[in-house]
Amino acid sequence: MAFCSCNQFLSSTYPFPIFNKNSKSVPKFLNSRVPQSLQFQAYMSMDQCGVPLTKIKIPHILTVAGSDSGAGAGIQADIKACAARGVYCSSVITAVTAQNTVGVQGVDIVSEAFVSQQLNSVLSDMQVDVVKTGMLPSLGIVNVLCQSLRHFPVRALVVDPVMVSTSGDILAGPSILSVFREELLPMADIITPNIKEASALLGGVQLETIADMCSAAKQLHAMGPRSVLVKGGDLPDSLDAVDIFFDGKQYHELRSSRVKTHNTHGTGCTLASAIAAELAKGSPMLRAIKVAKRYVETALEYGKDIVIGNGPQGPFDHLLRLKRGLYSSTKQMEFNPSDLFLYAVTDSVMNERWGRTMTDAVKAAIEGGATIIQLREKDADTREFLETAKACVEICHFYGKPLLINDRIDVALACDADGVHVGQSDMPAHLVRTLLGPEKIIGVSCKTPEQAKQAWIDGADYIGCGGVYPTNTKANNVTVGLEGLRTVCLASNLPVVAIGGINASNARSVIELGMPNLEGVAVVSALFDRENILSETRNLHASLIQAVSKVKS
Ligand SMILES: Nc1ncnc2c1ncn2[C@@H]1O[C@H](COP(=O)(O)OP(=O)(O)O)[C@@H](O)[C@H]1O
Ligand SMILES: Cc1ncc(COP(=O)(O)O)c(N)n1
Ligand SMILES: [Mg+2]
Repeated sequence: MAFCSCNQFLSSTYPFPIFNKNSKSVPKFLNSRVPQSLQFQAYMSMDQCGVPLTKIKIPHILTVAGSDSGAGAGIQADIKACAARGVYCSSVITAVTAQNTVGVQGVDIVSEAFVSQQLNSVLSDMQVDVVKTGMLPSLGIVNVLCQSLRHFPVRALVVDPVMVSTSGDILAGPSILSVFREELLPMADIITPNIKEASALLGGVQLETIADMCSAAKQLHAMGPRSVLVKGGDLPDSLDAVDIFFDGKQYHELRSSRVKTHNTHGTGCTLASAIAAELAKGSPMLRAIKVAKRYVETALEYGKDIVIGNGPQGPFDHLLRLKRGLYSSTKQMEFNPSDLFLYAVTDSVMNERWGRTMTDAVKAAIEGGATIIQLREKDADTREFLETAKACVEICHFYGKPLLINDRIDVALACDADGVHVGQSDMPAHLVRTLLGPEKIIGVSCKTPEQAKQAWIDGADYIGCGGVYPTNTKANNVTVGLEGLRTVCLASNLPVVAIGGINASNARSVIELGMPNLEGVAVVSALFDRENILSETRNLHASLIQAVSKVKS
């Protein structure tokens, strides 16, 4: 590998340098006795704190807008929409509004000098890709924004010409219209007026039909923006939500079903931010608008019946998460290592052999003393598995026991299980953690100390180690034996559950290993390939209790 000089390195990564050229901290840890090339290797691979330096450029939106204290629209909606669409969002605040679901009770405009200072802070330093504007309440603010954009050009400018809130309150008066038309609109890649705003920009023409929207889009385009989206959320008598996009040559009618809800406060801000987000990711304009519109529709549908505030226009749920947990009988279980004590892993083939349903088997295991359940389905079709999983989540939560899903992250998410258990050939645990979030329980099968260390680094909660004894439940499974189990326990920062051929007669030898982080045993056949699950589980539970008390004494 060849190494480059500091300046070459900077220019090779431009426009996304990993450090600031002027940073005074750079030379601090450069050791003059180390050859130049190695200094740069060290410099490029980690910072002063030993944190690896990576060069990932994150798409970055700057929103220049007003704050909505109710957080349904304005800056707050923009930041949530950008978070939901996976881009970074910085914010320059132009006004602070006292606002709720009833309306706007007050507006405090930020001075143009301070808006200018905020713009300078962000644009001079933070590699903004796309600027999105919302409430621009004074002529002076529009002027300083235009100056900043000329001084710090960005890849795209999305102008949402916010003038009136959904509640009908004025957010920017007619005084800004001239500077809007003459200065800001010609710089925009797209402007996104709603019907009232399009009408105001055009001097008060009435817009009532789709044909009116097309004609308005064309006239607005003549004012200089590269493209125009006239939004029809408020189009009278329209069963669908219809927007008109005009790119200077062609009209596109973008139609989606109209979500029946009062929770539409902030749809305009959200749409414009989502368009900016897609542009920053590299989408062409029409595609960006289509994705953004579908995102708004999905978020409206998801949040259509949430209740926040008593006014006529509620906020919706940008992150599509507020309702999670409402459908399960109890909330997400907190993981406790002692849950691993008697870990029951189901098997539907065994259930069929003994003529019982999965839910009956799970219920019997819990009543017999199982402390956690893992649903393991190798062959069932997904829909059937999901239905079974949902029913088992209900049962487990009724008894206050966690339910994990083997391998299938999608099923775990869909049934809101407490977590998943993955093997070495399944999805890596760090990706599982990314998909499931910080609360869910993640277990990883490990046979070696290296795998155990990796599971810890990857953010797993526990390790399943085996096969301790030979077993028929898993084909071609290497038996690690008690010695292998001990090695993994010694190497692991995580609690461990032993698995593989364990039953009431040999469980004792496992527990008697006396490893402090060995929390319990996991069993399949010893419980589920038996006539009476309840009594088998009770027996195993009793053996475990006995073994533990012997180890302690
Ligand atoms: N009830 C709804 N169902 C689906 N989409 C909607 C609904 N209301 C508005 N939209 C869409 O949300 C976006 C914002 O439009 P609109 O509400 O007209 O803007 P504004 O919030 O600026 O008044 C548009 O794409 C519009 O079609
Ligand atoms: C601070 C602020 N900015 C913009 C809007 C527009 O809201 P909507 O998107 O519902 O038209 C608002 N109500 N408040
Ligand atoms: Mg609206």
